[in-house]
Amino acid sequence: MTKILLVGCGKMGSAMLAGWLEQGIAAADVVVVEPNPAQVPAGVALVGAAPEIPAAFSPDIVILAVKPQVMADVVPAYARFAGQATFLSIAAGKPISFFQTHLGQGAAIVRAMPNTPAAVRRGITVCCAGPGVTDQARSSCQSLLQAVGQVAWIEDEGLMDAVTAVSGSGPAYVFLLAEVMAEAGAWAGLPAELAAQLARATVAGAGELLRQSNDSAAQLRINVTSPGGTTAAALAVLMDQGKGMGPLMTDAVVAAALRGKELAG
Ligand SMILES: NC(=O)C1=CN([C@@H]2O[C@H](COP(=O)(O)OP(=O)(O)OC[C@H]3O[C@@H](n4cnc5c(N)ncnc54)[C@H](O)[C@@H]3O)[C@@H](O)[C@H]2O)C=CC1
Ligand SMILES: O=C(O)[C@@H]1CCC=N1
Repeated sequence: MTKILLVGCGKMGSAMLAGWLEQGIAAADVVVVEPNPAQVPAGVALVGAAPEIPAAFSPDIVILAVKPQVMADVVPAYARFAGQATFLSIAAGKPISFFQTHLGQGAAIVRAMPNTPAAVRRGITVCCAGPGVTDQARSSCQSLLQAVGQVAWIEDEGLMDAVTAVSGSGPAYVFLLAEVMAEAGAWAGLPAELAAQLARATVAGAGELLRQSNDSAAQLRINVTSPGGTTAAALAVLMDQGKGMGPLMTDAVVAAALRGKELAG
């Protein structure tokens, strides 16, 4: 079985770990390095720092899941695994060349961008393989990530900041939608608890319908919209070409992608 070393078990690392364990990946095949153990499930080998990794543990995949801002301090301690393991970074912004600098030019590096729905095996991860990555290593990464959702590979690393802005950060946009729908419902007179229940169930139900349906998102929207009805009145506001959701989302995605570029160094 593939041996996994997970470096950083915060919000994203723990979401992936939860998905793997639920999917039947053996806890015995995982070692977690995490100085703050609160989010690490019982039964998984946990160490606080790289020197404490058991000498007998030889990982096939080292997942780098710490914040981009601390990556340069954290990564060199794992250079000893270069040559035997593939490094799978999930950090926003950090390019493959950054890891080659810190781990050696020959290190096998996959840059990936997952998202937190991995915790319920509904994630999507986009991967880009560096030059040292063998077909076998690529296939091991594919299997691991596929256990927690969909996987797509791209050749052009330059697209990763845009990927991050759409699917990496995207769950936050959807949760915000649920938040503001609830607030709007309360503003319209609903009890706050009922408004929150309606917003949550509607976002989750619409998401599930989108997942299961063969129709496009646009068609599913049209299916809700009776001519001259209530939805059309709302969409006239939300689809305003100047200040509706379209231009607002474009601004948001551009801002996220720019931030990714800033985190590169
Ligand atoms: N949160 C998200 O939705 C997503 C995050 N990412 C990426 O995942 C990475 C982690 O992000 P989050 O999980 O959100 O952050 P987080 O702050 O929740 O998790 C980072 C974890 O790293 C641990 N850590 C710090 N120093 C360490 C060290 N020396 N060794 C081992 N662990 C150490 C921290 O204690 C923390 O638990 C980032 O690079 C981020 O760009 C990627 C996709 C989505
Ligand atoms: O906000 C961030 O920087 C990370 C990357 C994508 C989602 N969370």
